[in-house]
Amino acid sequence: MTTSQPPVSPLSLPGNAAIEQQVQAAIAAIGARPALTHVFFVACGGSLAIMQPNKYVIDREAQGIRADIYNSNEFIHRNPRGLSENSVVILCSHSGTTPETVEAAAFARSRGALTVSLTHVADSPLAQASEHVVHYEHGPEILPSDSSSALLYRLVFGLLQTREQNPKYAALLRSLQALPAVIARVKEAHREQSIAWGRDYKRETLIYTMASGANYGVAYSFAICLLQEMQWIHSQAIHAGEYFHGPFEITDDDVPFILLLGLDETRPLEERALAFAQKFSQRLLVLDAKTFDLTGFDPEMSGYLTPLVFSPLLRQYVDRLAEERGHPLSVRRYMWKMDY
Ligand SMILES: O=P(O)(O)OC[C@H]1O[C@](O)(CO)[C@@H](O)[C@@H]1O
Repeated sequence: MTTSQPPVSPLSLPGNAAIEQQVQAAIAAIGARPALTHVFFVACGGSLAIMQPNKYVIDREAQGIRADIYNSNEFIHRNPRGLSENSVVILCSHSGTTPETVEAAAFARSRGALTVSLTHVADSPLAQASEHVVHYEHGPEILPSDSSSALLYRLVFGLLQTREQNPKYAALLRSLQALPAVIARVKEAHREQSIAWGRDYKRETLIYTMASGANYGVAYSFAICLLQEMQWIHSQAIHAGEYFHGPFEITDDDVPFILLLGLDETRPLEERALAFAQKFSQRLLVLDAKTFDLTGFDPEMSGYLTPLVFSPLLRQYVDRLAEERGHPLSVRRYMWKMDY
C-alpha cells in the first residue's frame, strides 16, 4: 500500500466541477492516511441501500482493505473493535439531519477514523459533523454521474486507486459518461411494460423483491422505501441465495415477486431463484440486465453499474403503480411528522 499516490485520473466528467473537487479532496485525504485497513459504510434506509454495492466492489477489488456496512444506530451500539485511525467511515444522509447518522459521524471521529459524508444539504448537521463532505445533486435534471450512487462509486474506486493502485477508476468514469444515455434507453424500452405493470399490480397488498450481489441494495431499497414507506404495500427484500432457505415456501401462483437479474458474479444465484419461482408463480416481474442496451459501459464495469440502471428503472415502475393507486410517493403517516 502507498500513501504517496497523486490524486486519481485527470479524466473528468462533464458534471459539476464543485462536486468533482469535493470528491478529489476526500480521495486525497484518504490517500494521505498513514494506513487504511477498513472502510465502514454507515447510513439509514435509502441512503444505506445505495452503499451496499460499494461493499461488493471492495470485497471484489481490494487487496488489503475490508469493508463493512452498518445502519448508523447499530454502528454506534455495536461499536466495532476494528474502528480506528486506520478506518475511513463513509456516511450518507440525503437530508443531512438523520440523528443516528449525524451521531455516527461524531462517534467515528471520536475513534480517530476519517469521516467522509455525502449529503444533499451542504450545510446540514451531517456536513458539520464530518471532515469531508460531498454535496450531491438530486432530481430529474441532474447528470446521473453526479447522483449519490455514482459519487459513492467515484469515491470508492478513487480510494482503491490511491491506496492500492487499482486500475479501474478511468473505466468507471468512461462508463459513467455513458450512464445517462443507458438509463434513457432502458427506461424507454420498458415504458409500455411499466404502464401495464402499474395497472395490473395496483391492487396488490404485498410484493416481494429479490436479488443478490451488487443488486441486493436496490431490491432492499425498493422493498423498504418505495413499497413499504411510500406505497404502504407489504414487502420484503429476499436475498436470492436465501430464498431457498425459507422464503421459497411462500411461492404460489398469486404471490407477486420482482426479480432482478444483474451482471455481477452472483447472477447464478438470481438465475436459480428465477428458475424455481417461475415454476410456481404467475406474478413475476423479471428485470434482466442481459436484455439492456448498455452501450458505452466498459464490460468490466457492467456488473457494478447495473444497480445504477435498475434503480431509475424501478422508479419508473413504481411511479406508474403510484399513479394507478392514487397514492403519491410523497405521502407519509409517521415519518418526519412526530418523534420516533
Ligand atoms: O438520512 P436520510 O438519507 O435523509 O434518510 C431519511 C429517510 O429517507 C429515506 O431514505 C427514504 O425516504 C428513509 O429510508 C430514511 O429514514
